[in-house]
Amino acid sequence: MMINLTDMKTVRSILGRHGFHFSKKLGQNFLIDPSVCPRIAEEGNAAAGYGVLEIGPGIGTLTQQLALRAEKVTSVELDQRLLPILEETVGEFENLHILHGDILQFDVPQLLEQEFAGLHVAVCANLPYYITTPILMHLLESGANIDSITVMVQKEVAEKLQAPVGTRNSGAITAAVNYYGTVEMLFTVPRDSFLPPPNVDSAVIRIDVQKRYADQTRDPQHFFSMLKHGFSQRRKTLVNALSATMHYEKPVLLEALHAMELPETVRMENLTMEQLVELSNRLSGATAEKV
Ligand SMILES: C[S@@+](CC[C@H](N)C(=O)[O-])C[C@H]1O[C@@H](n2cnc3c(N)ncnc32)[C@H](O)[C@@H]1O
Repeated sequence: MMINLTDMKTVRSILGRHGFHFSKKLGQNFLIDPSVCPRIAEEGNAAAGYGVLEIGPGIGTLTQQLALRAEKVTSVELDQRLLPILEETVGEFENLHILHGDILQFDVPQLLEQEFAGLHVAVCANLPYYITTPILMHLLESGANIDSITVMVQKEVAEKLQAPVGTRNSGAITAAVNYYGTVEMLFTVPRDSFLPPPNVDSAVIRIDVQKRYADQTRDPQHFFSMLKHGFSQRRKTLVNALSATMHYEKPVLLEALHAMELPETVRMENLTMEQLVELSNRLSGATAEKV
């Protein structure tokens, strides 16, 4: 019989028997709300024909719900102390493979090929918040064939990710993620859904991966470099920010803005996705980048 990992008494007893103490450093806040994990699994494409990559299974609460629905689940956990606990809580699932390691050190396309050949692939996770952006970029930049990424993140990060590019709330990460897909905020999750409760609110988002701007971008490396530099000085005008950080001559930048019928005072955060791609195409074609 499946262990009820949303029952506080059961969870405390398992953790106590293994002498487990939560690591704040590893972002360990485990889900104990029975309604949340089934919802993530369902919204996250955990279904027949799908291989699901889970990042950070913890004690296996979401893992159970994924393994009940998906063809195969592979979960990567960094904290070695959780491996014997996972053996006890989810060891019975024959379609589950637990790997020990840091997700950022894995070659994602190779991992997916090895684990999920012939299956559609989805990523589902309650992410460790201290590395939300590196994990999302690691998955997306890898070019791996992933249909969707459904993850719990800090609520502020979810709001930033789903803000339309070109509005005040958006940032470099918004544009970077939109480059690869569309972002939808699915639902919010209160602090008391976790053990221990984090000191921030959370939300589940889904990124449907489409690589929609990849074909239109002349030099993706330039595009991402421009995002990084332009948004690092977002209070400055785009001309001042990019001349200071990427060492473009101001007339080159002004010429691009005039050609795009944009005001000289425009800031990076004012540009839409299409305008960011066009600007990068014009600059990467017009002149050599020195940084
Ligand atoms: C927020 S907890 C989620 C646990 C579980 N999925 C749940 O929802 O209850 C994040 C998990 O990610 C693990 N973790 C932290 N950094 C990691 C990394 N770089 N690679 C893989 N797992 C990591 C932590 O040890 C922890 O188990």
